[in-house]
Amino acid sequence: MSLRTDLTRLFIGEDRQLQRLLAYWAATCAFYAVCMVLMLLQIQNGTADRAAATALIWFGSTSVVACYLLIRASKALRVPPARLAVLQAFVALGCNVAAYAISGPIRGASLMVLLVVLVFCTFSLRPRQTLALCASTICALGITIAWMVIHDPLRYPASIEVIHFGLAASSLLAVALLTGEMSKLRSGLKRQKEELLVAVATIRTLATVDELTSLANRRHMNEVLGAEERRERGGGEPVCIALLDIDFFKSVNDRYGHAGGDAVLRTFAATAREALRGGDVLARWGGEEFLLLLPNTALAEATPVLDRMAERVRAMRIGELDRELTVTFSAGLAERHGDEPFADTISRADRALYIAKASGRNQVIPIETPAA
Ligand SMILES: Nc1nc2c(ncn2[C@@H]2O[C@H](COP(=O)(O)OP(=O)(O)OP(=O)(O)O)[C@@H](O)[C@H]2O)c(=O)[nH]1
Repeated sequence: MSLRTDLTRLFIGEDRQLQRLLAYWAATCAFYAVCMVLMLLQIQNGTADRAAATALIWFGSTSVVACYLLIRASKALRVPPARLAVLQAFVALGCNVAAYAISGPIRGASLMVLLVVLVFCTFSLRPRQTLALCASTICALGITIAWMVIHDPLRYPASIEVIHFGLAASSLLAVALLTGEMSKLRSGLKRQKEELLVAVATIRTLATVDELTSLANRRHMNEVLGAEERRERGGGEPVCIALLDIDFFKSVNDRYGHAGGDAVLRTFAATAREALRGGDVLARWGGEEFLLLLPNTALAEATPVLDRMAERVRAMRIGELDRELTVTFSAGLAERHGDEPFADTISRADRALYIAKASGRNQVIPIETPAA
C-alpha cells in the first residue's frame, strides 16, 4: 500500500495543478497511441512510407515522454503551465502536419486530428495564443501541401490538395475561434469564482468580527461557547468566563466625543488582547462590555490573568486624545461548573461584575460558588 502511494507520488506528485496537467497529458497519450497504431496499419498496408512513418512514430513517442518529464519538473524549472501547453500543442500540430505528408490516400482524414489538438488548447491557452497556433498550423500545412504538389504531383494532385487545404484551414480557423470563446467563458467563470471566494471571506469576517475593535463579535462568541458546550470535556478541564466593563465610559464620551470613546475602545481591545494567551477568546459583548473565555483555566489561575490585563489597561495611553487619561475596567469572573450551560456561568460573572461596580470599580471580583 505504501509502495503504491510512493509510486503514485513519484509519478504524479502532490500538487493539484500538476496533477491536472498530467491528466491532460494522459488523455493526449491515449490519443497518440491510437494515431500511432493507425500509422502502423498504414505501414503494413504499404500506403505510408515505412522509413518516414517509423521516424515519426519514434519522434512522437520521444516527445510524449519529454512532455511528461517537462510537466513533472515544471515547478522546479519554474516553467509556467501555459508555456508547456504551447510547446505540447506545437509538437502535436507539427507531428500531424508531418503525418499528413507521409500518409497515403487517407491523408484527408488525418487532418481531423489537428482539430482535436486545438480543442485541447481550450483548457490551457489564451484565445490569442490559440489563434496564433492556428495561424502557424495553417501556414505549415499550406507550405507542406504546396511542396508535395510541386514535388509529387501524381500522388498529390493540386485539384484535391487545394480542397484538403481549404477545408482544413477553414475548420482550423472556426475551431480556434470557438475554443477562444470557450476559454473566455472559462476565464470569466474562474474570475467569478475568485470574486465569490473573496466575498465569502468578507461576509465571514463581517459575521464574526466586531468592526470597531476587531475582536470577536457577540454572535461569534456565542458560536464559540456553543461549540465548547458540545465538546466532550474528557478530563473535565476547567473553563472560566469573565465579563469586563470599562469604568465611567459615558464620561469619556461626554469629554472627548463619540470618536474619542471609539479610540478608547480600540486601544482597550488591543491592549487587553495582548495580555492573553493564544487559546483565550475576547469578544465585544455590548457597547463597552467585553466577554472573555479562558479555556483550561481554573478560577485561581484566571484572577492573575485579569489582574495583569487591568494593569496593562491602566498603563495604556491614548495619545491622540489625552496622554493623562487613565482607563480602568471592572470585571466579574466565574468558573464553569461541570457541563452547565455557559449562560449560567455568564450570569454568575455578571453578578460579580455588578458587585465590582457597586463596590468602587477598577477591580476584578471572582465568584467562588454557583448560585443555589
Ligand atoms: N464611543 C462609543 N460609545 C459607546 C459605544 N457603545 C456604547 N457606548 C457608550 O458607552 C456608555 C456606557 O455608559 P454607562 O452604561 O452609563 O456606563 P459607564 O459610564 O461606563 O459607567 P459604569 O459602567 O457604571 O462605570 C454610553 O454612553 C454609551 O453611549 C461605542 O461603540 N462607541
